[in-house]
Amino acid sequence: MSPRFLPFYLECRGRGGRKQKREARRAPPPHHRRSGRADRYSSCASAAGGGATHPRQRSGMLSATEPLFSFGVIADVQYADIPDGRSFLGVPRYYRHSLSVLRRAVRSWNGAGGVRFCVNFGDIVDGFCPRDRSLAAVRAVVREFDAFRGGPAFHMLGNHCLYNLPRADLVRELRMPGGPGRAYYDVSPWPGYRLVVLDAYDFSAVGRARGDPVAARARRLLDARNPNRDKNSPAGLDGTDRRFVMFNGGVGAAQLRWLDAVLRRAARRAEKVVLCSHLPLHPAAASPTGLMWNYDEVMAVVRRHGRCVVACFAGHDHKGGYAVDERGVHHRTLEAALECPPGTDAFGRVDVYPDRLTLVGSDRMASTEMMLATATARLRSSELPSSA
Ligand SMILES: Nc1ccn([C@@H]2O[C@H](COP(=O)(O)OP(=O)(O)OC[C@H](O)CO)[C@@H](O)[C@H]2O)c(=O)n1
Repeated sequence: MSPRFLPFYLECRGRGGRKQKREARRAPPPHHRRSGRADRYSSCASAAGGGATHPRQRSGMLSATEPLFSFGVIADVQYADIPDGRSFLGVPRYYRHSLSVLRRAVRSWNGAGGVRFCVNFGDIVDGFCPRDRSLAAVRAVVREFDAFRGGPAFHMLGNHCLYNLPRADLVRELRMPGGPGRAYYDVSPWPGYRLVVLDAYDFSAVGRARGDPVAARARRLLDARNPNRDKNSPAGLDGTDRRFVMFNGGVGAAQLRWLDAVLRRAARRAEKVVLCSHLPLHPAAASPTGLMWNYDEVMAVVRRHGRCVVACFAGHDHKGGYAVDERGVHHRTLEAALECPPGTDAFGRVDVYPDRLTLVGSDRMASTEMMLATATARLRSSELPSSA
């Protein structure tokens, strides 16, 4: 990253701050395939709370054919009680139907058995929702999640959430466990596993008053990196520089330090970490206009802690994507619920096995088999220099 980019972050660079050469595979690899519906497995009532074994796990034995536990995923619901419309680029958006997609997702997770929590990847309400109805829209979405019986729902902020609602109100309404006003947090939803949720708009011009010092720094960054008068436009920007648009954001210095500490602790405990962010963290897993501003700084922190991070999931780039980076970390950008024409779906269930994560997608969400590096490779990797 150029030195003029984010002096704000320099204190967090440390080792691993050098620019990395990436050789990621472009989606979709052979095992990334469209599949049948998520609920094709035999249905089984889900026990509320975190029992010790997965209902599909025979007699509590760890088996490569039986998941340890599962979690539900859905992205970019962008609900609004308004007529259907289109994105800036003309892609149809079904603002009311997206709530039905969420309802079917919850029904599917409840019916699948073993789904212990679910993750909502942000953009909960659309920016076109009238401001005075945005809180009601968020509450309507939360009500749908409340029907999930398997365990907690973990939410994150997207740009659309912040167009109409104050961050502090969103953190409260979405019951984020990081404390008042803080939209990043980590939880261990299953022994040996950790879910880390990032706030991708911590450093951003979105959702902050013009006079806010963070917004002022973000605007200076956009002025430096995006010559367009309309800072939402990536016109004229090339490659990953296209990410420098106003509807994106980044992880701030304090959050980077927090992430470093969380991953250090997770690596020490030999936990497997799933990293969740509204904005994608790998250029091969998303369009460049959807990437987090400082995805490389976040991934430098990830690399510092060996292979404790096994997968990064994101939303935002509605068509979805998938790549595996040079360290074997899976990057899966999830297809948007908002873009499902009536009667179609985009949600998934991630089955967690000792050796892999299997995303079982509903029709518009592709299924993805993500093999984890072996324990030996994980150990070796933690000995690699952070820039390897
Ligand atoms: N070229 C563009 C693109 C967008 N805008 C305006 O920016 C705002 C956000 O755009 P939107 O497409 O609604 O953002 P999403 O978060 O739903 O999707 C992100 C992309 O899929 C990332 O790849 C909105 O006001 C647009 O009109 C723009 O002005 N110029």
